[in-house]
Amino acid sequence: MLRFDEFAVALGGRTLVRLDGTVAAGKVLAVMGPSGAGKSSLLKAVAGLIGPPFVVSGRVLVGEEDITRLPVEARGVGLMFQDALLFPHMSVVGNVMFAVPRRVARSRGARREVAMGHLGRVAMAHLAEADPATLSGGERSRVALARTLAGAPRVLLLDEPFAALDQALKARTRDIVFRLAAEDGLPVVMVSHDPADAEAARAQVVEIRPCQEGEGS
Ligand SMILES: Nc1ncnc2c1ncn2[C@@H]1O[C@H](COP(=O)(O)OP(=O)(O)OP(=O)(O)O)[C@@H](O)[C@H]1O
Repeated sequence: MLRFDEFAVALGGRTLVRLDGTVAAGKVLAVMGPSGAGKSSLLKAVAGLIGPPFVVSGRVLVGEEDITRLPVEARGVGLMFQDALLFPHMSVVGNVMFAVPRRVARSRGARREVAMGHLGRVAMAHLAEADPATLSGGERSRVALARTLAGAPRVLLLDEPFAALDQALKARTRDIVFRLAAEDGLPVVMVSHDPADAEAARAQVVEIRPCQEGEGS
């Protein structure tokens, strides 16, 4: 379970986002709101990827553990963006192997086996040796998902990961993402502009609105 306890992100003395509540294992919290409201900043704050000029307060807990001030690599947070950001100089399986933590598999052979398992889950094992540059958008997204899950996250954060895909591909890709997140018992926080994404995930929705000057703390 993921829990927000008066978790807030402020910029220039103004609160951009403030969040309280829980996201259960396998469930999705959809964060919606206008451009510039602070949705991406919220995800980055959970992942530990922002510093000044942003100020983070309150707590984020995964299970009973307060991760708010842990280093990025100790948080167990998997993050997926609109751009799959695959490493161009590695094969598909190389990209996924790179994410497998040493505590999960030490030898190269063992990491490859774990990576192939994740590629199988996203129906991409047959393209394990492919060059990422030759993949379609949907395939790239599935490899990005395999790579994220290979990192053995405890929480999944999605920053408009389906926005670049056409409607049919979008529906298929997001179904895989939500199914695997549920299988792995991962709480998901998803930033999206598309209400259909939230509907498909049967998500709890939180609307973020830009703070006015003088509002917040
Ligand atoms: N590095 C930075 N330094 C200062 N301000 C920033 C920085 N990055 C973002 N901002 C500002 O923080 C605010 C929130 O940005 P953020 O990207 O979180 O919004 P968003 O809701 O995700 O927008 P979008 O839907 O367009 O992606 C915006 O006003 C933006 O201009």
